Formats: sequence, C-alpha cells, structure tokens
Amino acid sequence: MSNKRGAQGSIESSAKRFKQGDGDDYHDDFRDEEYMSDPATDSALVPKAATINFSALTRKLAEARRSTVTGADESSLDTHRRQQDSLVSHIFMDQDFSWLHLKPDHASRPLWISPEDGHIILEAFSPIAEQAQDFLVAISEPVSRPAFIHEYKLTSYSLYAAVSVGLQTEDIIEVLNRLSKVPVPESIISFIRERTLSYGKVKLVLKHNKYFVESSHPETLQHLLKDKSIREARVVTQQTDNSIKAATFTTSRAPVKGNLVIPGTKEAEKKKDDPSGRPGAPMAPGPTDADLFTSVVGVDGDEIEEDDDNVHAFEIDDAKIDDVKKRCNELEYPMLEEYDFRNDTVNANLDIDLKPATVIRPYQETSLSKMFGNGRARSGIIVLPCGAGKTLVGITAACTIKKSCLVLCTSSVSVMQWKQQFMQWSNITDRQIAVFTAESKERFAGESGIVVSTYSMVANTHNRSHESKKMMEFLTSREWGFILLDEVHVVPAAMFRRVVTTIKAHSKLGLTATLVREDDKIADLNYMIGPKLYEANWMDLAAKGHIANVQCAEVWCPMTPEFYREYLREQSRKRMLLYCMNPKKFQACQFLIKFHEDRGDKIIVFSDNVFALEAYAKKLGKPYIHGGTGQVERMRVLQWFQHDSNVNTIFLSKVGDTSIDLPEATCLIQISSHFGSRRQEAQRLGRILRAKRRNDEGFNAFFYSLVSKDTQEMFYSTKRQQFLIDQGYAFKVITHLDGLESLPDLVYRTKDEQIELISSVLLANESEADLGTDIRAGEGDLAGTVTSKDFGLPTRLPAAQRTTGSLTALSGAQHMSYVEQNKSANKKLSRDAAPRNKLFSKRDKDRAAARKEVRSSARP
Ligand SMILES: Nc1ncnc2c1ncn2[C@@H]1O[C@H](COP(=O)(O)OP(=O)(O)OP(=O)(O)O)[C@@H](O)[C@H]1O
Repeated sequence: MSNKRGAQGSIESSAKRFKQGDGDDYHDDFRDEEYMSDPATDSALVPKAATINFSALTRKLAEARRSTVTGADESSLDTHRRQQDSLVSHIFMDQDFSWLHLKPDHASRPLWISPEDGHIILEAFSPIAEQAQDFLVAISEPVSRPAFIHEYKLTSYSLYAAVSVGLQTEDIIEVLNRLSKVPVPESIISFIRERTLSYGKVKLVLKHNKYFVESSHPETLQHLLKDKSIREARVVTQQTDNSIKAATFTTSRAPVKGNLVIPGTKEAEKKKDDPSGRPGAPMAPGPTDADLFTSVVGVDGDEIEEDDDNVHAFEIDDAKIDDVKKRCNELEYPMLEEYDFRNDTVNANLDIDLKPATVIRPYQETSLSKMFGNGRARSGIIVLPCGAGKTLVGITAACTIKKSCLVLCTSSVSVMQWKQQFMQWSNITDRQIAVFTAESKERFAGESGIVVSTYSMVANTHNRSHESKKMMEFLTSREWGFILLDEVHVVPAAMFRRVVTTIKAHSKLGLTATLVREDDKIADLNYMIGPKLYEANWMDLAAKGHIANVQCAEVWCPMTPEFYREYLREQSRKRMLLYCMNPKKFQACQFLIKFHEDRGDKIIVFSDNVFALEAYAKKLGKPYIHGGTGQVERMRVLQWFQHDSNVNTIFLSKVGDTSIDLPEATCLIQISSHFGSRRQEAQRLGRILRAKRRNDEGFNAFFYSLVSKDTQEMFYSTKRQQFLIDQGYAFKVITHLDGLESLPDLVYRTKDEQIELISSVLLANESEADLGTDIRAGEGDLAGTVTSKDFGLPTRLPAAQRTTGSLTALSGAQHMSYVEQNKSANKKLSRDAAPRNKLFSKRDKDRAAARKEVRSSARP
C-alpha cells in the first residue's frame, strides 16, 4: 500500500509538472479514470487514484477490449492455451516465454516486453499504437518500425534520455504495465529503477560563467564528492561560496514554459502582440556563512526539507569539465546539461527571431519542446529524417536561446547553406553572421552573433594559417550560448572531444537523420553531446505529407557470362568495376530513365564510382557532376536540371549524397555505392524525400538500386537497406523489367558491344575502381564529404595509364577469348595471368629479400 502511495506521489508530481507545461504532452493522451475503475483490469498494477492523464489511452483500450473479448470463455481459453504452450515450448528452448502469463485482455494491449533483453514488441496496427509509440520513443530506442510490428529496446541511454525530458521512474513502469500484454517482468522493472535512479539526477549548469554540478538530491552530490577526481575539480573559495549558496537556495526547477515561447509556433503567434521580453531576474542572494559542504548536501535546512524543488550545487573548475563529466559517467551519474539562458545576464543577447512568415511544423515543434521543456535549453540530439527540416529546427533553437551561436557542419558547402538558411528563415543580418572556412575568416559585428564553420576548422590543430589562428582565438576566448552540431553521426569522436573541450558553450544540440555508425560509436555521442531528445518516425512524416512517399526497389541485373567470368578471376577492386559496368545494368538504367522520363519524373542517377559514372552518362547522353567538375559547370548542370524540361536526368557522384537540395527530383537510380553503408543509402533517399510534388494526389517517388546478380554487390545491398527497412521501407525485388528487350536503341545489345565494354573495363587502371578518390577533403572539411574545392579542383587521381595492356588486347584480338566456344583461349589467359594470390606475391617478396640478404652477407 505504501508503495502504491509512493508511486502515486511521483505520478502526481510529474502530472502536476506536465500540466504546468514542461513540454511533454503525451501524458495528456494517457489520462484515464474509466480504465482504473474497471475491476476486470489488473487493479494491483494500477494505482486507483492516480491523477496521471490516461484518458485517451484507456478509452481506446476499453473499446478495443470490448470488441475483442466479448463473450469469450476465458477459463477454457486459458486451459487450451496452456496445452498449446507445452506442445511448442521445446521449439523455442530458452526463448520460450510462455511462463509470462498473458493478461486476460491482452488482445487489446499492444506491447510485449522481453524479460531477457528489454526488447519491446509493439503491434503497430493496434488502435492505441500512436500513443504507445509516443511513449516508447521517449523511453526506448526504436530498433525497427515496419508497417505492422515495431521493435524497440530499453537501454541505459534511452532511460537516461527519458529522465532528461522529465519522466519519472514510476510513470515509466506504470504506463508500460498498462500497455503490456503480460505483467512487466521483474527484471525489467528493476532495470528501469536502477537506471533511472541515478540517471538525470545530476546536471551540469553554466551560471554566471561558472560551471556547477547541480542536483535536487543532496545524497547524490555527497556520493560524487567522495570521488577523488570530482573532489579535486571542485572550486572552494569564499567568493564561490556565495554564488553556490545563491544557486543552492534560490534555483528552482519550477516549470517556466508558460513564459517560454518557441518562435514559429502557434503560441508564438498569439504572443506576438505582447513582447514582454525575458524575465532575466538576477538571483536572490543566499546565506553566506554555512559550511560549503553542508550547504551542498545539507538536508538539515528547513527550506530544503520543505521544498523538493530546491536544488543543490557545487562549482567545478572549467578546465576539469571533461574529467568530471567522464567520471560522473563512469559512476553511472551522467550529467544532464541545461542552460538557463533566460537568466544569463552575463552574455549579450542576440537580436534574432524567426521571420513572421516562418511557421515550424508540428514535429519540429515537438522536437524543440523536448529541448526547451523546462524553460532551459537541454543539450542533446534531435533525430529527424533526411529532408524533414533539421536546419530550421536548429535555427529555431538559436532564435529561442538568443545568444551567440556557433554552428559546425561537415563541409564548406554546408557552411554556406546554413548561412543562407539563417538569412532565409530569421531576421539575422549579414553583419551578425560570419563564416569561418578555409576561404573565408569573418567575424560578426557587435557583441553577439553567429559563426558558421566546419568541425575540421575548429578541431584541427596542425598547419593553421595566421588568420585561422586568430580566428580560433576569437572562438575560444568567448562564451557561446549555443553550439549547433550538424550531422553528428559522421564526426569522429576525437574531433568531437576537441571541439567540446576548446569551445565553451552553454548548450549543445546535435542534429542527424541517421543515428547509425558502422563503427558503433554512437554511445560516445550520448556522453559528449547529451541524450537523444527526440526521434521522428519516417513513415509518420510521410503519411502526413511532410516527406514524400517512396517506392523502393532492388533491380537484379544478371551478369553477362563474359563479365561474370572476369568477375570470378579478378581482384576485389576490379571486381567492383565489373559489377558496376555490367551491360545488363546499363540496359536496366537506360530502361528506367526512359520509363520515368516518359512519366514526367526528374531523375538523379547516383554512382560512387567515377569511371562508371562517366561511362554511363556519356553512353546515355546525360549531364554529370563529380568531384572533378568545376563550380561553374556544376551550377550550370543543376540549373538545367531544375529549369529545363529537356534535361530530366543527371548523374551524380557522392558529392551529391548530402548538401544538395533539388526538390524537383522524384526518382533515384543507384548504380554504384559505398559498400554496405546504411547511412549513405538513407542520405541518398533523402534527396527525393523533399520532392516538391510530394503532396500531389497519389504521388510516389521512386528509389531503385541496380544490383548485379550473384556478386558481392548483393550482399552489400542487403546490408545498405537495413536502416531504411528499419524505418519501415519495403524493398521490392525486380528480377525482370518488362519491355526492356524491345527498347529501341538499347545499349550494349550485341555481344561485340559487350565485349568491347569488358575490354575497356579490364584496361582501366585499378584506381578507377576506387570509391574514395572522387573527393579529396580541403582545409576544414571532413574527408569523404563534399567540399567547395570538390567543385573547383581536379580531385581524382591522375588519369589511368593505359599502356600496360598487351598489344593483342589493344588491337581487339583479345575479344575472341570471350567467345564461349574458345575455351582454350580462356584457359591460356588464366595461365598467363600473373599470380594474383597475395600469398604468392608475399612468397616472391620473401625470396627476393632472402636473395638480397645472401648477396650482402657474401660481400667482404
Ligand atoms: N517548417 C517548414 N516550412 C517550410 N519549409 C520547410 C520547413 N522545414 C523545412 N522546410 C524545407 O524542407 C526542405 C528540407 O529541409 P532541410 O534541408 O533542413 O532538411 P534536412 O533535414 O537538413 O535534410 P538532410 O538531412 O537531407 O540535409 C528545405 O527545402 C526546407 O526549406
């Protein structure tokens, strides 16, 4: 009973907080009395008088329950089910969870929770799936969200994120129990309790230019101060004593969203006529004579006893921030970072607001409400699909904080786009926004402003020019209210560390579409930036018309026998060239271009491989852009594509994977890609998600991946698609393109043409097969991403040397070897071929080394 009261208390307090508007609105959907008064439900799990909002959920639960269990003889069903269970148990072995007994009304509850690993399975077809999804996104990591069954996973970090947006332990358990078909397993309950007990209890707050470790749980601060490195990082001076007291006794977690209006929202519209400004009230002075430690952890003060909302804090040394954060992480008390920007009277305000015409979309607002929910700016990561408008989310956050802001992106092209977007959506003037790249080192005018730069420019410590050094001094000598980190998933951890420790920023916001890394270093981001604050569902946004609906297909192109034979004989790099240049793939590409051009689509063909890109584009008579294309020509091609009805297809290398905004494009064809990169696949898809025509009746965009059958490409393709499949995209497999053979002017129709093609591939230098040579990073750009230099400088390796082929090959006589009947020529070719196995070449090298050694030892 007492437990129940405890749970009720916390629910009440959280409900109170939510009602007062700390930005988390899903509780409104979960208000319910009707459900709780129903004795048929597991009353032991539901605190009767809980005031949390469960109405929508319960109404739907009750409706669903009525429609599913009416008239069923529960006891006979149960006996039958048990018999079934014992019959199938042996099949599932240790995965047999039949001991978790289903609740009588399980059919109307949409969740099942694995007691073993915290995986949660959601029936996405349930009438209450939408509310359940909102809840699950807040407390767990989405693993896979296809059409009917979703999978989520409870992790330490997801629970940490849940606490950071204001959820309480008992709320989480309570709501899970309501939604679950089985009672929440004990193992899961204790996991949630254990994690949420420590996570979110400690905050790192920058106040009056001093860093404070803040908590409303004095015993937690006491526990942390027992740690040597944290104790050593603490600043204990008389002066600090006073400020700490101020922080300790006057800082309150009272929700202040009522006063905080995120620009671009409906609320902001209403308040336009009443610009009351910021509260900016200085903090009241606190007592001055108590012992520091007691004031931090002391529970003997009446004030603290009486008011749970009072927080306690101690100051730490700026230089030791990173150590303290790291140590807190190790002690399982990761620090939340929050910026009380409205009370920051030290840093100058920035006069920035969204333009009156700018209206942010509901999901953009939701994501921002997770950041500003309690009136402060929480540091963390917002995950939105490609093309869903992350830039505007970042700009709106900057307009809410209204302090100096540093924006870091991956390339100088993105830098220019960010600047342009700031000017497009907000009232910022050219003088207030500066750019720091290899080409331009500007400063803003006045006390506050915005600087847009790249990670490399800020993190790079070598070979800095004099101007870069001066600019860095400018960046590191001042305090930033806000640091915006674009494309956080691609930045190496070491680079992040350098940025985070050199730049003194009160709050950080990471933006990304694909929180996946092939090296699985995502956990580092949690520690360095903060928890994931929000992750949108791609399919939801598509259903609501914010991003386009896309039909995805993998087109299987059989290799011609000649290409396949060479494929089997060649080394891996050349193999790649062979499966890209497969004549059947050429034909499929030609067919699809024709088909979609006739439908009125605008098509982008992607190829990572520049050799293939040029070969395809030239053969099919289409314009192309790759790393070596000059800026002027690049602009010309893009203009044609956008405005000329005769140019409906362009070929792009990976310079177009990101940072290209072509809302005209409605169809993508991928002929070569970067191995199994899930991120690249998603980012390419992002090029058509923003299609202008997305809201046309019945509109669909198309994404084709052309894959040479029975080659490594099939394996990579499957791996690449995984992220999108997890977002709910279904890839159809097309094994035959109807009407392809009857296409007039079909390329490489004859064997001779195909054999000519193969000889050009075999003669090509090995480096042509390289995917990494298209882009060479310039100063300030991350390697492998787009640079402005990409468009102006020759970035490919020198052209292939074609002198190594034999004369027979050059004369074309070698073509004969590809005629099926000429088996002896094939055998001879393979005999003549130099030994390709690395083992042999190593043995040759060893022998040469041994000979050299014998010769040198024989010398007098
Ligand atoms: N609230 C909005 N109102 C109108 N247009 C918007 C809004 N939000 C975003 N857009 C438009 O949507 C498009 C995509 O936005 P943006 O480039 O910021 O996407 P993104 O999420 O950064 O995509 P990517 O990850 O592919 O770079 C842009 O053309 C932008 O102007």
